[in-house]
Amino acid sequence: MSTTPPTPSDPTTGSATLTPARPRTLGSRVAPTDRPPVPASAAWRDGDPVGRRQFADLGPLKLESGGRLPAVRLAYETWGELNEDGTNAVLVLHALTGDSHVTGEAGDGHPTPGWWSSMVGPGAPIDTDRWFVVAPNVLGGCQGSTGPASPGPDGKPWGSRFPLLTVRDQVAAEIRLSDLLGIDEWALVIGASLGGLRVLEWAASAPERVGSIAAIATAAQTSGDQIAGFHTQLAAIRADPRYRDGDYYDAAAGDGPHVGLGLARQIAHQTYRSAKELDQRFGRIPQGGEQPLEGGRFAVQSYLDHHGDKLSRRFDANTYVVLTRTMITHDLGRDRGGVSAALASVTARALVIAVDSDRLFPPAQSERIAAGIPDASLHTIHSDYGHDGFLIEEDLVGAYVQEFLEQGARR
Ligand SMILES: CC(=O)SCCNC(=O)CCNC(=O)[C@H](O)C(C)(C)COP(=O)(O)OP(=O)(O)OC[C@H]1O[C@@H](n2cnc3c(N)ncnc32)[C@H](O)[C@@H]1OP(=O)(O)O
Ligand SMILES: N[C@@H](CCO)C(=O)O
Repeated sequence: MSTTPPTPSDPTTGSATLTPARPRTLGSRVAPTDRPPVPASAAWRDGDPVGRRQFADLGPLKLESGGRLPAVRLAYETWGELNEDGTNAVLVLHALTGDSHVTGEAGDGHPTPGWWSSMVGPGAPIDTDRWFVVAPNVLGGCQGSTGPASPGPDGKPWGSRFPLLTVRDQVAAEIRLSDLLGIDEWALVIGASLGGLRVLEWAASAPERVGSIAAIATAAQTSGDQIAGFHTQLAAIRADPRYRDGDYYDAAAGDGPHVGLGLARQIAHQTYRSAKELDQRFGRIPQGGEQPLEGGRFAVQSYLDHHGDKLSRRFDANTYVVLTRTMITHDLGRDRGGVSAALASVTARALVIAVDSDRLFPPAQSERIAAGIPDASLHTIHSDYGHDGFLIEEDLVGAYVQEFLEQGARR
């Protein structure tokens, strides 16, 4: 175990301070947007904001719950070139509200930044001059993959009829995508949070197809505390009368369940950041000119309002529910003799990364993963940003990933 990154950007500590990753607007009021709240119709189903997604039609899929999806499609993006012997493929798996757009690098005239832009690209820790990188939108998602907003067998959106998915189903679809792309073995499968759940599931479901894994801020089995937090988020969405039990796609624009989804995001976002950060960054500062004693908000309230509102404009509530339920049911040990046996069966070389201030996926869960996988190394990053550290501390995460990839190449 180490707490010092191999190629630290901060050679003195290798740790983050509360210096913002990007300019903050602490204390400022957010300008109202002219975009309406998430439309009830599924705008997220169509179009391609970055103009470079590809789509794989993977046929029917039998689900772990006993259900069946008659037609599965995954949206995905790729960067770099697959080498002749197919040994340089890296699979990047996004978290709950991410998508296939990991990085803007593509040389395709669409330099839209992605959610892990400093991690993936030419010269980046996952160097696309060397590695062929594939990133699918998860099954159940709302960014081009089959999900509850997709047409069901009768051509109407699935809505409430969408079957229960598990992380295992999501990985089964990703295995099909690998078949289609002609990738027999991934040099690396990497992801954080919900992406990390799938990383572990990949290593247990298809060990012969995974050379190494990087599981970041994640767990082999979600805990009672996590299930409780996820439950309240689902309750917030379901309590929104505009959710209509999941059948809201025909409602007029602006009449979708944006209030419930925004509230779920607020509950979640508090778990994505540390108490220390929220206290030091916002403390008891009032928002702009608002007076809390006159019913106004503190800045931290405004901050959560903003994140809730922002997600509700870009994400589908049903997908949020479907994916959250996959986290609730996640158990690597199910039907495998328990978590310890499942972890012991992993043959991939494993890099496990925790964030020390993560209150959603606490470091103890990473320690359990690393202790259980035969060939694993654990690194705990010091960051005050909490769970979102995996997104914000790209230098620290990237240094470990780069070193891990180089070690593998030297073997
Ligand atoms: C793999 C994946 O997970 S992909 C999904 C990742 N993306 C997301 O989760 C989207 C939500 N965004 C985030 O969670 C974060 O922005 C991160 C993790 C991506 C980056 O974190 P940071 O750079 O620390 O951003 P931070 O948490 O400060 O949020 C910044 C936003 O809060 C707003 N904000 C800050 N203070 C306030 C305030 N007092 N009142 C209202 N809004 C505020 C900023 O204006 C900024 O708005 P913008 O994002 O619309 O430009
Ligand atoms: N901000 C991340 C946190 C969940 O891991 C997301 O929304 O996907």
